[in-house]
Amino acid sequence: MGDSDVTAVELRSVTMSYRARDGDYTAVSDVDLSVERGRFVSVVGPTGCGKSTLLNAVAGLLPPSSGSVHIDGTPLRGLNRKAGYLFQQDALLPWKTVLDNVAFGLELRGTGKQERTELARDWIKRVGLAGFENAYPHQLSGGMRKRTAVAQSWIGDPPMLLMDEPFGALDVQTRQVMENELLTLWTGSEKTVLFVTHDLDEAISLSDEVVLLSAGPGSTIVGSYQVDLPRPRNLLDIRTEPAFTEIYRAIWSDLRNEVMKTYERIAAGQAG
Ligand SMILES: Nc1ncnc2c1ncn2[C@@H]1O[C@H](COP(=O)(O)OP(=O)(O)OP(=O)(O)O)[C@@H](O)[C@H]1O
Repeated sequence: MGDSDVTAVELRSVTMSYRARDGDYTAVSDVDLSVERGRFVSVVGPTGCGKSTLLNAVAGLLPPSSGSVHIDGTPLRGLNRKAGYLFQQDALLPWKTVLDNVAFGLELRGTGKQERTELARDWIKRVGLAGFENAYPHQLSGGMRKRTAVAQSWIGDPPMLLMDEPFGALDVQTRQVMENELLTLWTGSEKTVLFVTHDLDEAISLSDEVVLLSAGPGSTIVGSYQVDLPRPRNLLDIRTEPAFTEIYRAIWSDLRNEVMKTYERIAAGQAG
């Protein structure tokens, strides 16, 4: 098998700059990253280092200033249509019910009403919202909104999922329940996941691999760590296991350096 048979996402020397009033700001610089199909990979790094910027490059929302993004071996031009998205802010339409929100992506694609309604009902059940099909987003708790958003992003069966701090706004317990459910959905799905978080606990618990971005500006990848904790994982207990603590310590000693650099730059008024 050639590389393009197994590499779902490849970044080659990707640099991303923003136009700012006082000149260009290079958020990430010369990033090489390769994510094999079916892997769960998290990107961590200090605040403002460029995690979302990198994810936006993979989503095709922002073209690289230099370098290239390849999806399944093909250079990405425009939006990445192989990806589903889950962001911190959900994109539920307030005037549509849970059922219609979940079915909306299929509606845009032209799937017939009966088929999309059946699929949406099935997904609503899978994310634990049976009985709430006719509720509107404002009638839901934060966790329930997130479940709706999960159903929305999975219903189209995308081969890859791009997630940017998807559970960041939830309380700790709801968050752990949602993380567990995400892993249950992902297990056996063969989907590639690229997951951005500032939370190292969350990154390790979920992932096969954690990638560390350095402090900005001009962030680049300074470490890549395999997480070979056995699966299936029970996230409610995993954080107290010695193997988890060992991986956590190894990554944190490197992440800590980058966090300290960010603090120093913020204190010096150069970033933040
Ligand atoms: N549209 C923009 N114009 C100018 N600068 C931007 C723009 N978007 C992001 N930046 C800058 O690029 C850097 C990287 O931002 P990005 O949001 O990718 O970081 P992040 O690691 O996701 O941050 P956080 O962890 O705080 O969410 C930051 O310094 C940010 O201020």
